[in-house]
Amino acid sequence: MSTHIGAEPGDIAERVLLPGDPLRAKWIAETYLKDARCYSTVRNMLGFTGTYDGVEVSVQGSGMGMPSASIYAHELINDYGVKKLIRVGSCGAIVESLQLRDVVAAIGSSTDSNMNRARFDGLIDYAPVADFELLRRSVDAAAEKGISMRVGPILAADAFYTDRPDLYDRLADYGVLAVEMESAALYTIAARFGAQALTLLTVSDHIKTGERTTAQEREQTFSQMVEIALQTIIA
Ligand SMILES: O=P(O)(O)O[C@H]1O[C@H](CO)[C@@H](O)[C@H]1O
Ligand SMILES: O=c1cc[nH]c(=O)[nH]1
Repeated sequence: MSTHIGAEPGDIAERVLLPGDPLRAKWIAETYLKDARCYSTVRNMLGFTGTYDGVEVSVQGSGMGMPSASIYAHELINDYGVKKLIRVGSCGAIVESLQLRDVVAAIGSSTDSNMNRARFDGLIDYAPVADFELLRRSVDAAAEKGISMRVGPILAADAFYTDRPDLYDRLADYGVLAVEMESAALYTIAARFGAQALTLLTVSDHIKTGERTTAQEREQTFSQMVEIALQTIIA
């Protein structure tokens, strides 16, 4: 096993969906994968492998925040040979034009995290971006399924709770659609180690209107996003 994933080499597919919530991983595996088996329960950060439309796919919880997600992305790519990673997460909308439950594909990810600043000695503002091929396929998959999906930039924030909501408004002025907590690290690590990565999100709460979904809904009902992600990752 790797340091944080209790799987043997070969237990994990080259194509992995990455929800932050390990119970969303369980729901995805039980709902969408054939012959799903759990390969890791380390720290209750559940991981499953099965098949979707005849193609082997894994789904691995990645936790909340960039330090946690970075560990899983790093080990999946470097210890298990994972080639394609699609995060299937929740996000807070920061623009009025998004509604609760809308699906967003993150073309690029601004961040307030210090992780990339440290990576480049504070000298470069590295721009973490989605893999173009996965992004294009996700757009095709959404269109084939008749699901409306917004493509645009997002913010990957270190903190869920902020004292500076004014900065969300400023980002919205620059076209940023929503905030979550992992995409910048996922895109950076995938680029660093030659894997393909994409972040798909469902709007779980609206920062402008205060509307929000329940924990049960965030765990078990974001099916449109998951179906786009599965169709994209097997393509
Ligand atoms: O629903 P997940 O995938 O965990 O994503 C979002 O939800 C968590 C915060 O509630 C953060 O991890 C954020 O990125
Ligand atoms: O990171 C997140 C996820 C959902 N909603 C938020 O406001 N932030």
